[in-house]
Amino acid sequence: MTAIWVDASAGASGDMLLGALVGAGVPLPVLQDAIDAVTPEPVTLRVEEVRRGGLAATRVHVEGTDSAHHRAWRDIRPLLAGTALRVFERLADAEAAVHGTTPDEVHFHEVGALDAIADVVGVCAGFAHLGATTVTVSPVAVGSGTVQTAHGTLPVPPPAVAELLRGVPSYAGPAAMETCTPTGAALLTTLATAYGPQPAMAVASIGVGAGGRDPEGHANALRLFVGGETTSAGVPLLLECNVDDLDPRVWPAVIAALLDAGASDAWLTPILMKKGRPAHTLSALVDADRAPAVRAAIFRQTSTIGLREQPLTKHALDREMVEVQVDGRAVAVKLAHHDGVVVNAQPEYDDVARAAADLGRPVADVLAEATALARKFL
Ligand SMILES: O=C([S-])c1cc(C(=O)S)c[n+]([C@@H]2O[C@H](COP(=O)(O)O)[C@@H](O)[C@H]2O)c1
Ligand code: NI
Repeated sequence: MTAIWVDASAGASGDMLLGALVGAGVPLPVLQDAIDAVTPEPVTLRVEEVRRGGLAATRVHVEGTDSAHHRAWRDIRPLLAGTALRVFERLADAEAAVHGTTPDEVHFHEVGALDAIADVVGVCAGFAHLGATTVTVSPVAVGSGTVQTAHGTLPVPPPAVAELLRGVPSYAGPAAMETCTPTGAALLTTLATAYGPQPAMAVASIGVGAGGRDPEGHANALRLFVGGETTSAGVPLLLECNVDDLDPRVWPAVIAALLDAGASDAWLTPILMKKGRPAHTLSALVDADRAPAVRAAIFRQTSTIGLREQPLTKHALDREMVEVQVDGRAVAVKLAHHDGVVVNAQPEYDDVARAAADLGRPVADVLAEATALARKFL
């Protein structure tokens, strides 16, 4: 299972994506053959190793003469199929929306040029070659300021980009220039299966695709991480919600239900919520593979209608179970090792309580005796 993560923190364009694909190991003929199959006039890809903001990057030049720079969507549509067609459909829909017309009436300017068509077809062929099952795209940096186009001066993000990135995490930056083009936005939003930071994956290759300009202050390059999907099982998560309207007598049952569902710990913290309401934060620690069951238990057992989650880094000491005898009753003791040294020795409370009941002795006495015996392991 191949996973791709696109780092669009310096923006995205068709040629940046082409460069990143080549840099990540996609053979140039894969891209060139796909382009040759659709472009009405010859278009040649040329690869150059360049630097962007001090980073080594792959620049793909799309070269050829374009006798019909401005094309209508109805002229481009018959050339395309599959994912490339979907990318251009998104471009046509976005153009139609921002210019107040219909996709059929859309007349592309720069994005209808042969190099834009080649970008779209080449990038789609490259992604198909990698055969990724997931394509996660980072929040997209769109730049800021203005840009000169065939439409005249446009604000950044240009209207087509803003339209294409509706519902997608994006932000101004990293420089006062257009960093995400309509072609880049249409490609990212068609290919993405998810948006966010790099998912858990074993990265095998990284492609750094150069943009045309090399501005001061940031590396104008898009990074493509290609690797094997790894499961997130074992990643500890903290699940939390604030609740102000649950009968407090129910909380012990809630905590028990979360532990039953696989939480490694669950607890309540009293808080003062909005409107001065006394309430509780319910917290649960859980490994990612058990999280669906614990989430379900929270929603089933409490009145919350949402919860928040964060991945955690846990430092767990090695544990070992030993046994001590209190008046002939076995009490388990948990030893914790740090760097090979026992740093903690705790009798298991349930065993202590059972032994105390069996012996007819106060729990505190049995606990003190078991603790004294346990301390001999330190
Ligand atoms: O070609 C068209 S119709 C076009 C529309 C828009 C709008 O935002 S509307 C913007 N542009 C500009 O063209 C260049 C090239 O874009 P590519 O996607 O082909 O790289 C870019 O500066 C766009 O902002 C073109
Ligand atoms: Ni336009």
